[in-house]
Amino acid sequence: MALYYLKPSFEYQDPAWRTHVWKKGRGESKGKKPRRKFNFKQIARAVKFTSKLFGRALSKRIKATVLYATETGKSEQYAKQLCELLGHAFNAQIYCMSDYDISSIEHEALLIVVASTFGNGDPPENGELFSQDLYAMRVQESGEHGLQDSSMGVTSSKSFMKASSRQDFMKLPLQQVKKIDRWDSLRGSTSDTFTDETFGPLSNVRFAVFALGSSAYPNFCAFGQYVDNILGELGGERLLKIAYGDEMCGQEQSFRKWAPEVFKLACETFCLDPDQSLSDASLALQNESLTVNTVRLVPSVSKVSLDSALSKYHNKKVHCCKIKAQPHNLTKLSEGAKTTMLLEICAPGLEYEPGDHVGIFPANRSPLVEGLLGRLVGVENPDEVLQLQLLKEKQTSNGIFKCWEPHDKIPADTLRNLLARFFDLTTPPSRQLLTLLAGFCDDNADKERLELLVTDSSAYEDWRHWRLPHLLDVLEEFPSCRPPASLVLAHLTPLQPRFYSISSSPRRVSDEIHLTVAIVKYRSEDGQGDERFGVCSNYLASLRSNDELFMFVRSALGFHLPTDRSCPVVLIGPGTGIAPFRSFWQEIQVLREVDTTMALPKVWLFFGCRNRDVDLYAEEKAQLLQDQILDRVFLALSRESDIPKTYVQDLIEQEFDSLYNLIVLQRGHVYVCGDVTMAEHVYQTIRKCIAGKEQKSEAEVETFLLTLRDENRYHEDIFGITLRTAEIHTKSRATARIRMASQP
Ligand SMILES: Cc1cc2nc3c(=O)[nH]c(=O)nc-3n(C[C@H](O)[C@H](O)[C@H](O)COP(=O)(O)O)c2cc1C
Repeated sequence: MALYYLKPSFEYQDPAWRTHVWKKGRGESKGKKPRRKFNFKQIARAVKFTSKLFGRALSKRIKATVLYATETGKSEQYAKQLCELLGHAFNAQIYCMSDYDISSIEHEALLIVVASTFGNGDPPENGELFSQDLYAMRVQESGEHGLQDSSMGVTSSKSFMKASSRQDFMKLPLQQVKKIDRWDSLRGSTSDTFTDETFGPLSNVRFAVFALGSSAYPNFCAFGQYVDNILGELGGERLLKIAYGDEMCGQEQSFRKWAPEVFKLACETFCLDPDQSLSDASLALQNESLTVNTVRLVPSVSKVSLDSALSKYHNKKVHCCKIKAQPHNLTKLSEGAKTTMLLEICAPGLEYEPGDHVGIFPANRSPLVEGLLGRLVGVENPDEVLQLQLLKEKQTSNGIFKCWEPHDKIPADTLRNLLARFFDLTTPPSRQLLTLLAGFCDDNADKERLELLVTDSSAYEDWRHWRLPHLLDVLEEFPSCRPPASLVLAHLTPLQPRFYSISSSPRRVSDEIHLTVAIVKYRSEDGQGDERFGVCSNYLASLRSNDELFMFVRSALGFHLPTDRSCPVVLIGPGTGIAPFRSFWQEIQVLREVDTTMALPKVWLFFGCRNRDVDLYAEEKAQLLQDQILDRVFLALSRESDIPKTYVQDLIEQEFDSLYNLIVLQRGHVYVCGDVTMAEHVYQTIRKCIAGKEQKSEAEVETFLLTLRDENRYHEDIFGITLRTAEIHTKSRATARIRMASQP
């Protein structure tokens, strides 16, 4: 029997053949009008008509576009939640910036952007193109309308972003931050350059931006800030002032506060009533649909290879390579105490250029995985292949139906492999995950303490930053908590690839990739607590000859050697910042071997480390000096007992007369690789030295350095700041807290 509903309906209804109670004497007309009978054609026509009406009703909804750019997945996660929320009143669509057609932007009604910042104030890779497109629109607009520009004559989106972020308000003391009220900032840039009356190509677009970043970095949320500014300058109407999600303090909390606000304002602006059911928008952001009744793990037979599973999970082509030999100790420290190693990987067929990166898919440490297997319930055999399934509501023109569907990304695999390879088990659990855990505590005291962490954001942040607890730690801290494996998996975030600069040239070591890896170990609680292990570096350290390694190459276009081989090159990279420079000098060695008459570039290398025991590639560098591949090598030692503390920027200052000649007069290239704090010190030192040398104002030198970036002569490759960097961490936490507290 076919069952048709002749009107659009959102109600869930049991199938009629199960619940319908037939009236007695059915079929007897008892003098009433005979019931109308429909033939199949009529019913089919009615169904078609109804679904058309339904489709039209949806299409009449105002379109809302959510754009995200992400490197490690957080922005994507937030953008998806936002899209779901907006879907209660709008025709909401979500795009990664790299998939978005910029020519549609003028036709948007509501545009919401969620984007993080990477490198040293740069967009994530998948936001790069959008950033350039927006900048091109801006240049065209300022050309057409003769708008006055404060960006100091810079000519690329990259330097424009740097210019605005260097002047941005995060640098001002908090009291001086101009509070932007919705009504005085509806249109235009938040800087003073453009007036509020600017009407541009986006004058029909309402927008809002949520910028993710970390206040441990000097260019805090620079990309989100840049997008917000340009959308305003192009005439877009700001629904709400830009919101910041600071990884150092309350990122998730800020998002949960901001998203319902944006939703409410958007509904008001477009005179819409959100769904009746959505009385509290913030509820829609809870992962409430994930419960023991809607998530399950079931046996499966369809296991695929790990490289295919990782490729699907991360939306990237992942290659399976092999380790050539056990990692070499690059220091003079004993094998057990070694801190940095050289890893040689057989990678036939993987193409790359010196300066490029590889993304490595690590595995979680086995004590962590085994510990969790002992604590999660609901799975008897951790080596049985299982599939995570979700009970989904399907909206069809016939109403809503529920059915179990495999998770769209998480592959079928054993629980042991899923925990080891696919989930981030070491980042301190989010408050959402703690909410879940609180529901599975047998002991009330455990439950109450967990609930306190969930509800009191400063207690949570203090606990998270002090203890740096991973998931197993939390379960050990709350011993009565025994959550089901299925639900925990559904809440965990993906284990992301870790990026390393390649330390070899493909022309020197064909079919191989070499990496210089620092082994990360640190202790929580200001160095007094439990030992913590960096996921990827310790995994790499444990690999032996012939072991498999899953990876992909990421091009670093902005960090390649100059095409003009005669340009001088200044390399600045303390610690593992030296990694890409080994690929450069190998490349120059090959050039020399191929053509002995070829004029090679002057190469100066500034390296820094604590003491001579950890002077990486010391012998190799000495040989390169002898062979005149490197012209000068400088060593800055910061903890050697017989000499004063010296950092690379100190040596740059000492040598600046000659460096000025290389960089400015001979139009050389500067390459800086390492952590962001060092990169900032180097930048400021060069700026100060040029100002002194040329007697120029700060603004003029800033313009000169931005021009160096535009000409692709100042290159940076920046590592992330991790929670282990205690000093940065404590300082940034303090500022982040003040900023949080000062927000309304
Ligand atoms: C290598 C690296 C560089 C970063 N650079 C910046 C930066 O310049 N400014 C900033 O505010 N945040 C910076 N961050 C922090 C990220 O923006 C932050 O972790 C964010 O939550 C990531 O969001 P996503 O997962 O959507 O990419 C950096 C993080 C890493 C790992």
